[in-house]
Amino acid sequence: MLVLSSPSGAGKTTISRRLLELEPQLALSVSATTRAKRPGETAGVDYHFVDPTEFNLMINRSEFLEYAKVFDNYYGTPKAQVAREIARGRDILFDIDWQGTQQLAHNAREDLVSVFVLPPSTRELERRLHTRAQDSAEVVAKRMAKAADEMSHWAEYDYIIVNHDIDSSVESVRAILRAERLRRQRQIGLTDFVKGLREGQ
Ligand SMILES: Nc1nc2c(ncn2[C@@H]2O[C@H](COP(=O)(O)OP(=O)(O)O)[C@@H](O)[C@H]2O)c(=O)[nH]1
Ligand SMILES: Nc1ncnc2c1ncn2[C@@H]1O[C@H](COP(=O)(O)OP(=O)(O)O)[C@@H](O)[C@H]1O
Repeated sequence: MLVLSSPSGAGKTTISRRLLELEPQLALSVSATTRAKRPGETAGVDYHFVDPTEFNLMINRSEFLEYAKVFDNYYGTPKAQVAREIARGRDILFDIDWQGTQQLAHNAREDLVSVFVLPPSTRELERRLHTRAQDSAEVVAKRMAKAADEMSHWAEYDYIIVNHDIDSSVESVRAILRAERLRRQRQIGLTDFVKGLREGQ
């Protein structure tokens, strides 16, 4: 389970989309949210857009692996898709905030790799939020005001990437993914493989 978090506008969605194109063994966990769809977003691909009543029903039916309130909306990770991807042997990418990351770490620390994406500067963060041009001035101001709060959680993450250049940030996440896949405990069947080698096979 690979988690990418960042203050809004630092670039995690852009990094995630590129990663998914380049890494066929990686699947995105599609969250449910009560926030409105942005231009360019597709329902069921970027998010499952649901109303607050439906979100509450999902909570009551225990359908979430984790959920949290971020800004003025609710966001949650549906369990079913994650279970399906794990059963297929794929890795899963989560674009979730620090609250969700803490909940996943609490339940499955060994299976979790977390990456926090920082902007190169506050000015650049604000510029990116404006150039994305998909939120109202009021929403941008709210997201800027929350950025310092969100960034205070950087030290809870395994890896930190300062997103200067998009290509090198994507390559950095790919390097993390590659190294983490090589970890001894993640290589299934290794004990038998080495046993065979020692027996001369
Ligand atoms: N805990 C949690 N956070 C989520 C989930 N989905 C999205 N988020 C976070 O909610 C925040 C707002 O997301 P969004 O409205 O798409 O704006 P963005 O940060 O500009 O991409 C981001 O920090 C996301 O990482 C989820 O399922 N659970
Ligand atoms: N390294 C980068 N350099 C310049 N612009 C970037 C970079 N990474 C992302 N952006 C731009 O910044 C804006 C916010 O990025 P986005 O991926 O939506 O952020 P987040 O998902 O963290 O809120 C988008 O317009 C995106 O194209």
